[in-house]
Amino acid sequence: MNILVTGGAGYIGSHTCVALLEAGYSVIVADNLSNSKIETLDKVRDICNKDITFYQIDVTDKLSLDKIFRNHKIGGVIHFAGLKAVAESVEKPIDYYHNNLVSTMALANLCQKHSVNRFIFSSSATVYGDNSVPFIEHMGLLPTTNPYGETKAMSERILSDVAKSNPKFSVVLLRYFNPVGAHESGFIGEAPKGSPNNLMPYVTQVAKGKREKLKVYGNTYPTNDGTGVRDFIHVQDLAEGHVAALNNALEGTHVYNLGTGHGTSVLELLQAFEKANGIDIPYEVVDPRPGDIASCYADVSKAEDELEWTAKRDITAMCRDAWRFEKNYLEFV
Ligand SMILES: NC(=O)c1ccc[n+]([C@@H]2O[C@H](COP(=O)([O-])OP(=O)(O)OC[C@H]3O[C@@H](n4cnc5c(N)ncnc54)[C@H](O)[C@@H]3O)[C@@H](O)[C@H]2O)c1
Ligand SMILES: O=c1ccn([C@@H]2O[C@H](COP(=O)(O)OP(=O)(O)O[C@H]3O[C@H](CO)[C@H](O)[C@H](O)[C@H]3O)[C@@H](O)[C@H]2O)c(=O)[nH]1
Repeated sequence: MNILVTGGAGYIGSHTCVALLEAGYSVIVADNLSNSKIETLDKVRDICNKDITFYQIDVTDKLSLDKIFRNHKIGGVIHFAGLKAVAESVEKPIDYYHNNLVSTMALANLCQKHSVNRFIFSSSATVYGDNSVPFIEHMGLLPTTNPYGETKAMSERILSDVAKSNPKFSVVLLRYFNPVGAHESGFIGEAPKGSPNNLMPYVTQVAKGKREKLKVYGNTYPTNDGTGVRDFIHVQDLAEGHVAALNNALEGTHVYNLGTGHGTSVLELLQAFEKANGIDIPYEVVDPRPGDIASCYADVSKAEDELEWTAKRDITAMCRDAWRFEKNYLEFV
């Protein structure tokens, strides 16, 4: 079965392409390469020793997208393509609403037109806002603090409404917690442009000597050591969650948390990284980052029960694999 993967050259998308190919699916990637490189797809081909069909298109461009649906019999869509930098979304809200919403609507519309009934969407734990932990799927969603988060909440509602209008349509909304790490081969991983916004790529760049030290954003949160707590999940586990979602997609809208169910603080992650890789990471504590919450981790029982999926890789594997990728395969700039 052909799966259309939008944003398949990106961080999570490329790992999901590997998981799909390994599970026997054929993969068609649509990506405009705005935040990724075409070479990543060659690495995916090398890891799996299988081919991928690639279209360099913008998924807000419905005409180009329609050609893909006409050229191939598509069995399902996994929609990763989107802009994801929280701070940038505050500066450029229109870009974020346009890119992330128009793409979702164009794809959903073409799915209806071409009778493609499986749609998996990359949502985020950010839709829970500052709820009490652990976050569980049936919680009422709280407003997010930025346009990026709003595009995720709005996309969830748009897709749920499409599923209500078409009883054959299956929508799976996957709420990711904090994806980190890289493929164990070291061939693909997270390669942010410019200074990383997220914790793990910043840590690996400090380890490499690209950055002087980590800034830890606040140590007075109501957590075990005062630093922020997150549910870090290995990107390969996350990728496998998409295959499980595809295999188990039922009609209607279904929401799942993809996390490990465990919270790890910023300092605990640093210590785990130092231990796993034998490298000291200098850091200083600075003011909290605006918009950050103290704790964010998942209740994962629904995904475990209904998708028969569970995250298998621990924090040591996440740190080891993230470093292997940074050390071996990224340019020193
Ligand atoms: N990484 C995270 O921490 C995280 C957490 C929660 C949700 N998500 C969501 O998961 C998805 C994938 O995230 P990622 O970390 O792999 O990001 P990424 O930037 O590495 O990948 C996104 C890919 O989409 C492409 N893209 C962006 N806009 C496009 C457009 N209009 N047309 C075609 N291609 C386009 C980019 O070139 C890139 O290859 C995003 O929707 C993101 O919001 C990510
Ligand atoms: O240089 C840094 C970067 C981060 N942090 C801290 O590390 C933790 C994790 O921060 P990230 O930026 O890695 O991740 P966030 O939890 O802030 O956000 C991520 O997960 C969210 C869902 O939980 C959204 O999906 C969002 O888009 C995605 O970037 C936070 O406590 C943050 O304050 C630092 O101390 N220093």
